[in-house]
Amino acid sequence: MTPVLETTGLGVRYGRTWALRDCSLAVPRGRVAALVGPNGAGKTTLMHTAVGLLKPSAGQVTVRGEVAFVAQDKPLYDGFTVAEMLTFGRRMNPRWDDEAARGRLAGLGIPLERRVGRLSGGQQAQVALTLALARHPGLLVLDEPLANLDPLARHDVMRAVMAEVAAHELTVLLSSHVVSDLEDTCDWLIVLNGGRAQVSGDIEDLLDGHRVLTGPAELAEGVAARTRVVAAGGSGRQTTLLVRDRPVLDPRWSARRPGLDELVMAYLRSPGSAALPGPARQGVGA
Ligand SMILES: Nc1ncnc2c1ncn2[C@@H]1O[C@H](COP(=O)(O)OP(=O)(O)OP(=O)(O)O)[C@@H](O)[C@H]1O
Repeated sequence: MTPVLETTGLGVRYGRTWALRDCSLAVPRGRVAALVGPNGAGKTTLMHTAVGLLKPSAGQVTVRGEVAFVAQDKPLYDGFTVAEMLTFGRRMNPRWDDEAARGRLAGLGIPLERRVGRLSGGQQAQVALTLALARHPGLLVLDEPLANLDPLARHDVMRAVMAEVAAHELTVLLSSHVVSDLEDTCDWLIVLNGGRAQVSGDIEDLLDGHRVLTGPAELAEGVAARTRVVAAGGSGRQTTLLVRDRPVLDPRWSARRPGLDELVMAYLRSPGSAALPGPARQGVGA
């Protein structure tokens, strides 16, 4: 399927610092993609480049359709009322869906006459999301939409995003540091590390395609010779390996499917490993 967001060999630099380098990834239509990675990995830079706020220094970024962006520091004007923000949105966007926006805000109990600066953090996040959704974008880009929100507000924001994905043909890219927030809602995973895409793929396929092996340390070398080890851990006589594929093993090993958090952590600990589509990129350095 044609991706809604695609980068090929994308490089972005600030002065002499490359924030993204040779970054290639794709998000297919209708997917909710989690963008994860450590501080400084290039997540915000990737999002800013996808929405046109930054220009590539190398390579390409392609977005098919309209894009709406909710920034980390929500660009809401504190002195404006919610109603004024709606008026502003309507004037600026020909595809604006005022009825849907007002319906959402009413459903959330957010008063239109309230100044934005007087709303709670969770309400401000919901207003920013409402303004983005009212434009009926093809791609919605959310930079840490759940930061600073309490668990209930986090749940509400994710539920709102999922409802929109179900109702319209929406593709979402959202960044977060909390992988457990993403487990129930995202179906695509992008791991950025040091400005490069380390993982890009369907979450179920990725989890199915990896195994956590536990077994005697002296057998670890033999496994490593036959399969691609992403990360190794454990202590003393027991070794734990996160491997790609589902190797046929000595019965002294136990094998299970990894959790999303485990998979992400294994790749982040092992920057030389990669799980990317395309034969040339599979298992780089693993
Ligand atoms: N305006 C800027 N000028 C110079 N360097 C920058 C600028 N913005 C970001 N960088 C650098 O680019 C790299 C990527 O930063 P970016 O903000 O994209 O990472 P991030 O993954 O979003 O991080 P975080 O999780 O901390 O928000 C970092 O090394 C950062 O120091």
